[in-house]
Amino acid sequence: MLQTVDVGLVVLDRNHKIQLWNSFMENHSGIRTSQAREKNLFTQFPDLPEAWLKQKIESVFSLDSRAYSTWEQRPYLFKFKSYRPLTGKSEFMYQNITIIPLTGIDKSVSHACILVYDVTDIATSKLELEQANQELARLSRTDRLTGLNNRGHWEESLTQEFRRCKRTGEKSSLIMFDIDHFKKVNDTYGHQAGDEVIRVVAHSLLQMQRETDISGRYGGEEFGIILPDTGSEEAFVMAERLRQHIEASPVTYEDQMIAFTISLGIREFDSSLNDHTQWLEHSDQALYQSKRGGRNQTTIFGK
Ligand SMILES: Nc1nc2c(ncn2[C@@H]2O[C@H](COP(=O)(O)OP(=O)(O)OP(=O)(O)O)[C@@H](O)[C@H]2O)c(=O)[nH]1
Repeated sequence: MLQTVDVGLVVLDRNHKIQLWNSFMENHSGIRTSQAREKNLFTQFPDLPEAWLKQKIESVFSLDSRAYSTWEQRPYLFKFKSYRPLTGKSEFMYQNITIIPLTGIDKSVSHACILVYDVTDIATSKLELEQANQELARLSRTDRLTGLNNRGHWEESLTQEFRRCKRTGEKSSLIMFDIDHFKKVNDTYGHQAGDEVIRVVAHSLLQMQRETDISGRYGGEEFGIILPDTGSEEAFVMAERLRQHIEASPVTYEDQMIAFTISLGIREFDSSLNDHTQWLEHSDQALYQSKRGGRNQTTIFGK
């Protein structure tokens, strides 16, 4: 039974010499029982984590109690290939390990038995599930059309930035901007063309922002950029660079050139702001001042 069970069994004596090596171990390692018997485990398998395993085995001998290791702590002990015909998603066999004490007639621990469980199926499905969950979480934060942060997630970042600035008193600016006469773009070139314009704006934004800036699609054709450690004058430079770039880069959609502009508003954080909503409102007010002033321009709140 020990030979045929679908679990690896390795019995070691006090000196780590192999006393039992079952067929599971034979099949997966390619080392026959006759080759393994009486050999030192660590000589036979130089890749084993020797210090770690010796400590585990020692605790089994000295405490007369079991020791465990799960695939999450250490994916495998023996590097065996995975032969899972169905999943085939892992190159190696994930293993859970249990080491149990074996007592002799005098009741003292004479041997330690390493049990090797193949948990490749469980491990790969759990890892796949985690990946799927991560992907879902990413999707729930992302705007479908542009790949930018969506409004919910972006506003959460703005709330956090507001709290951070309140606490530390550090500089930070918020830019809100909106595509000018966007309704006309849709009416003249169609909704698909409008979507393409929104995508191109998002792309330009991602190219021009700093790595630490956080941009999001706030509404249909309205966007927001959080610029940590940035005062309003520096934010103005960034805003103008973006505005000029967009003005100079018409979008080509189905052989039609669509020229368009954006209007921007900036509000630098200051401690008189009550909450992130007021920060947003002030940026919006600056943005609408840009609209009233003739569009295709940037306004700093209060200037
Ligand atoms: N193609 C497309 N259009 C959108 C999307 N979201 C909102 N819109 C359109 O954007 C337009 C916004 O128009 P308005 O808010 O009147 O503003 P505007 O025409 O840009 O004019 P100003 O902002 O005053 O310069 C509306 O026609 C919306 O239907 C979208 O995801 N795709």
